Amino acid sequence: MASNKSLLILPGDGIGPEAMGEVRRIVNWMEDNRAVSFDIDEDLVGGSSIDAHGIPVTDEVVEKAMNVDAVLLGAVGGPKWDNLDFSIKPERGLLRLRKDLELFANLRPAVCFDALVDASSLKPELVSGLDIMIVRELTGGVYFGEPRGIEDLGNGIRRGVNTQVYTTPEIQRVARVAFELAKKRDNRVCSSEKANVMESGVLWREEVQKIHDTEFPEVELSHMYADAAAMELVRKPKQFDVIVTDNLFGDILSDCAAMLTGSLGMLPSASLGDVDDSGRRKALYEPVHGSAPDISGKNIANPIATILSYAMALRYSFDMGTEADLVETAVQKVLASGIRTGDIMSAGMTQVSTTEMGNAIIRELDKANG
Ligand SMILES: NC(=O)C1=CN([C@@H]2O[C@H](COP(=O)(O)OP(=O)(O)OC[C@H]3O[C@@H](n4cnc5c(N)ncnc54)[C@H](O)[C@@H]3O)[C@@H](O)[C@H]2O)C=CC1
Ligand SMILES: CC(C)CC(=O)C(=O)O
Ligand SMILES: [Mg+2]
Repeated sequence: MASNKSLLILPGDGIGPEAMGEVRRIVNWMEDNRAVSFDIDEDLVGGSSIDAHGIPVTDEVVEKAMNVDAVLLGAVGGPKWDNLDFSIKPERGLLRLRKDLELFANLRPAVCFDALVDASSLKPELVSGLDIMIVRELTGGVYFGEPRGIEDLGNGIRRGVNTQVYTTPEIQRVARVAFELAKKRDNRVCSSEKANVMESGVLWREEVQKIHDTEFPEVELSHMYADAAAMELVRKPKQFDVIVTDNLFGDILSDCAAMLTGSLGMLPSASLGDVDDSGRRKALYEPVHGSAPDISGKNIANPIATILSYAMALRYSFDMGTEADLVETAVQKVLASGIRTGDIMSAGMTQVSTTEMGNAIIRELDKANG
């Protein structure tokens, strides 16, 4: 069927291609059963691109990513490429995509499915009903700031340097995304930084407060130091609705939030740019987890984070809320039926492989579709 909706799939490394294989099957299911058709292209990123081209992402792939409606990415990295120069490590491929596409807002929803309350590392009453949205700034901060590098100071002494840097527009635009999201949720934003010790944190706090006071006074705003936020996430996570924070703290706080939901294998994400004049918004969808070299090649990884990232693409890039709901409900039903990959396994449940988890989700989609 002809379609003008385009999707670039970049499976990447390690468990990325394994989880993405299950997404491909759901994409095919959508085409066969819901007439949801995309022009799909697939290419290399990360270590797989280094092996083929010597660099973690080619200009051609960046160009393709710029011109599609959405990119779906698996994960990058692995021990094979760990000792390469920083400029060509697999992770640089992903960082370049985020930067060149200006995907400044990374939405990382941490939702605890009812069936997984017992899989969380916290007590059931602390995570039951948990629904947090972490909005992580994604194109600034210490992952991109200059100067950076490792210098030789002589006498066997070296110095490693990275620079945390934010401008006011960078803070303001991600703050707006957080406030807009909060308005559709529980109307609360907690902004997190280290304003007690970092000037960039002071600027962050002032600018978020300014955007609140001038544009979103109806949203409840609080500020919390990032170390305290990490502590509060494991002490009383349900106090949070939307958390907005910088690139580094968002990376750390979202891995922490992932465990509240049962596993890093459960958390999807959407990385969004600004809406352009034609109403289009560049977007990349990827799980929060990495390439998990310790379990890759064994068909045991949990594909749900990648599958839910595809559901986010349906919702945010293609305005297909009904289809996104179908996927999310299928995942919920599979979990409720006791089917588990190893990372979310608990007593009395049925442990399955990556492929079997995909099969189970497709069976639920079939049932829902009549
Ligand atoms: N967005 C990306 O592509 C990311 C890439 N990485 C890269 O991935 C590589 C490994 O990094 P790690 O720190 O080990 O983080 P990781 O997220 O790959 O793995 C951390 C732990 O969680 C488990 N895990 C992760 N995803 C899982 C899933 N879907 N199912 C079951 N278990 C899962 C792994 O087995 C491992 O024990 C590194 O090269 C790192 O730079 C790390 C984070 C994000
Ligand atoms: C570039 C990535 C490997 C950094 C990361 O851990 C993440 O974005 O979650
Ligand atoms: Mg991370």
